[in-house]
Amino acid sequence: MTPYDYDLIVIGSGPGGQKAAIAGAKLGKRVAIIDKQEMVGGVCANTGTIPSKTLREAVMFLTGMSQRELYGASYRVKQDITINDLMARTQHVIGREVQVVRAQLHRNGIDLLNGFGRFVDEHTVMVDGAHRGDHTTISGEFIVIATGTTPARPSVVDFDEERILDSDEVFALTEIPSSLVVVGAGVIGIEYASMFAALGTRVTVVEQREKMLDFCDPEIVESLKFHLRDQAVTFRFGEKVVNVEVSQGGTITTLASGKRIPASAVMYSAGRQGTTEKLDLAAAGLEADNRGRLSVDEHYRTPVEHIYAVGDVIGFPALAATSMDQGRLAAYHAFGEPVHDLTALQPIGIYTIPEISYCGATETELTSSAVPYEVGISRYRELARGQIIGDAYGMLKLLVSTVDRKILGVHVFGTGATDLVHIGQAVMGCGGTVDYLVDTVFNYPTLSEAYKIAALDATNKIRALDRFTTR
Ligand SMILES: Cc1cc2nc3c(=O)[nH]c(=O)nc-3n(C[C@H](O)[C@H](O)[C@H](O)COP(=O)(O)OP(=O)(O)OC[C@H]3O[C@@H](n4cnc5c(N)ncnc54)[C@H](O)[C@@H]3O)c2cc1C
Ligand SMILES: NC(=O)c1ccc[n+]([C@@H]2O[C@H](COP(=O)([O-])OP(=O)(O)OC[C@H]3O[C@@H](n4cnc5c(N)ncnc54)[C@H](O)[C@@H]3O)[C@@H](O)[C@H]2O)c1
Repeated sequence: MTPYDYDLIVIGSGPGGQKAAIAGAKLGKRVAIIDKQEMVGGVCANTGTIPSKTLREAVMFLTGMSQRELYGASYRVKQDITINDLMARTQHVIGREVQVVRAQLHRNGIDLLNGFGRFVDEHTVMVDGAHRGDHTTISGEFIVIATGTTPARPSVVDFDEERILDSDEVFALTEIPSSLVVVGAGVIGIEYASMFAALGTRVTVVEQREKMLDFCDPEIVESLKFHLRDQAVTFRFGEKVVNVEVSQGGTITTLASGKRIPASAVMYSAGRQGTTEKLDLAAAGLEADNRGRLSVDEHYRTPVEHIYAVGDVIGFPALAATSMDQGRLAAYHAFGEPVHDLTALQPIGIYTIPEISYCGATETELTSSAVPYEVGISRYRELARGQIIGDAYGMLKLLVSTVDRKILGVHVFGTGATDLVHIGQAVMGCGGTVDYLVDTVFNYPTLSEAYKIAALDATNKIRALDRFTTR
């Protein structure tokens, strides 16, 4: 027994916090997890990943988007889609997800304390409940901070949750805006821009950088921009929003260049800030950087060694996918359980319409580090499954080493991209070569067959190169 109330206290119940708590409980430890009643499941379940992906699914289904290649441009499942149609599905899925989280915590014997945690000292956390004067103080041998992020809001802008929103407030919309300015072309901005464009909203995206999603394959980003422009999205790159006013009919967004954009609503998706401001970090001997983020070592330990931090609060890559594993690894490390580091091959999935996913290197990275490679491409329109589902634009691209024929990167655009990428990830993770994909029989007709076609394309190009060089 230790002198502490708990072996592990976790602050925040998003993906990172949940997995840290469950990993601790599986090791037989006494664990408490703290979050506000209405936020159990974190940003992920309540305002971020799950609601946005469910909204996307509702948009795809009700607009009939994915069926128009087959039934014509005017095909719709429902003519007048309302915000209630979209929100009904979203609320249902959020409710179910939160139940799953609660049940998992409960059956693992984890105490869920409803309230807001803050440090009293480096082993003690005060939980402020929903009501005034409702406080509990608990102590823990180890503490995991998994408090995530909140949208960054410029102080000069008057957010009113109605016409000027941040990306967490999309679900408070009372109607689908006829026009929308999206400030910031990061992942959140572009995902929502593509959903509203599919609903028929005239979207203008303003981004201060010259490019968007510059960590992705440039060819795929070009394809996405082409699709979005086709859905009446206007891009303003290299432009900065300096002011937003509410006018009688809606909003006016003013750019540094002097342009003024009228729209029914404005959504800010211009980055996020670590939720550490009210944690009283100083009482635990910790401090955050200017974006509210905490620094950690390779074991997710903060400079105060029994306090760990995981998930979005430690910054990049800030994904639900990676946060979960960070939480698990932090708890295992705290209790001396052997762990394997996360593999360097982390997938990226962007749920735009159409979706994007990749794993491994990009062409830009290989070129700048002078790694010779060949590209193999498969287009969905040449796959039987692509024809059957009516996806005429999808593509899968393999980057193959011309030295040892290993797969160096896989980039997918179109239906099922975020699932398909994992075949490439597995082959790369096992050190596989392009020949494995050439010699593998895939189910037919499937989208997975794209791997074989792309692998054949790459090997044909490599053979052509060999022919020229050996003659
Ligand atoms: C719109 C949107 C879409 C996204 N889509 C994807 C996606 O498709 N795929 C993907 O992998 N990732 C996606 N993400 C990112 C993903 O949601 C985050 O990476 C993930 O939620 C981070 O998990 P976390 O453990 O850091 O905690 P979070 O989910 O950020 O939750 C933190 C929790 O801590 C609580 N908290 C904060 N301070 C305290 C305190 N002092 N006391 C008690 N509790 C506190 C909060 O109430 C919150 O519940 C998306 C994010 C957004 C915003
Ligand atoms: N599918 C996914 O995996 C997924 C989906 C959504 C979010 N996320 C995660 O959430 C995190 C936050 O995403 P985000 O999109 O908010 O942040 P971000 O920081 O990636 O993007 C914000 C963008 O806004 C621009 N910007 C800032 N101020 C501006 C201004 N005044 N005018 C014009 N442009 C401006 C910035 O240049 C930047 O490109 C990401 O790190 C991402 O990992 C992941």
